[in-house]
Amino acid sequence: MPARASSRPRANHSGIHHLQSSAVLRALVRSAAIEPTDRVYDLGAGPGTITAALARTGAQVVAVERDPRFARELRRRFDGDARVRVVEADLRTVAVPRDARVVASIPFATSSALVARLLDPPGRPRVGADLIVEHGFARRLAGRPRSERSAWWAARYELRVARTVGRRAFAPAPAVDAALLRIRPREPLTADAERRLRALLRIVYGGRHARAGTVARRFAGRTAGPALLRAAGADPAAHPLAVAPHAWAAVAAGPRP
Ligand SMILES: C[S@@+](CC[C@H](N)C(=O)[O-])C[C@H]1O[C@@H](n2cnc3c(N)ncnc32)[C@H](O)[C@@H]1O
Repeated sequence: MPARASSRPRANHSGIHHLQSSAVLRALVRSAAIEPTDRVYDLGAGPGTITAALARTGAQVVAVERDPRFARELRRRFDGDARVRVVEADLRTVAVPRDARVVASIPFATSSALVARLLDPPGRPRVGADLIVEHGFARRLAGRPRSERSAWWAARYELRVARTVGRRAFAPAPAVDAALLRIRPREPLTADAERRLRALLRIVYGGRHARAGTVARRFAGRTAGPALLRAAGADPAAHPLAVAPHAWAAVAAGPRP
């Protein structure tokens, strides 16, 4: 949406790029598949373009915005709309319940902090998030993890680039393209399995073993370890770093009863 209110913060280096493409907005809301019973967080809501589209689904929407001028504009725009609550807060610290959806076009500079906040906590995974983020960031996250931490995220969540969002979808256009990053929970693990997964990933990313099967045997037994890897589509002879994190989650979970 192009800037209109004179009190609105101007484009600057803090990453204020408003989504102006209605096709991308529709794709974002469709990807999220919001139900009227959902509670949805729009983080970095700006003038409320995404908030309004989410509210039209009938869901309860929490619009989080740190800038007081945008927060004021949001309160004005959604005054009397019982579906929308405006929270003036920092998206890096505001509480986002696990059973709430997150659907947002976020400032690129906050991407790492936000994703870490959403995906780090152990226990029941959150219900899902659909985020417009910098394209390179989305690709790195959806690709093969390069660290123990990103492997932990990928083991517990499906991370997928749903579509590229060209820079011209925003006003003003950012320097680089963006992407719609789709985050969905995988099957939850027990607390014990999560602890094993943490220990297992520490070993994998510590780089001490040359074969995945060696690590799997250590955690799930001589026969079951490699069998669990194979059942998850991984080769026990492969290098441990070549094994997809969800296959390590299967090893940590152990044989199904
Ligand atoms: C990239 S713009 C997107 C605005 C809106 N989502 C849209 O697509 O039109 C980012 C918005 O996040 C806000 N913002 C920046 N840093 C923030 C933070 N740490 N917490 C909450 N909001 C923030 C900015 O004020 C701006 O309104």
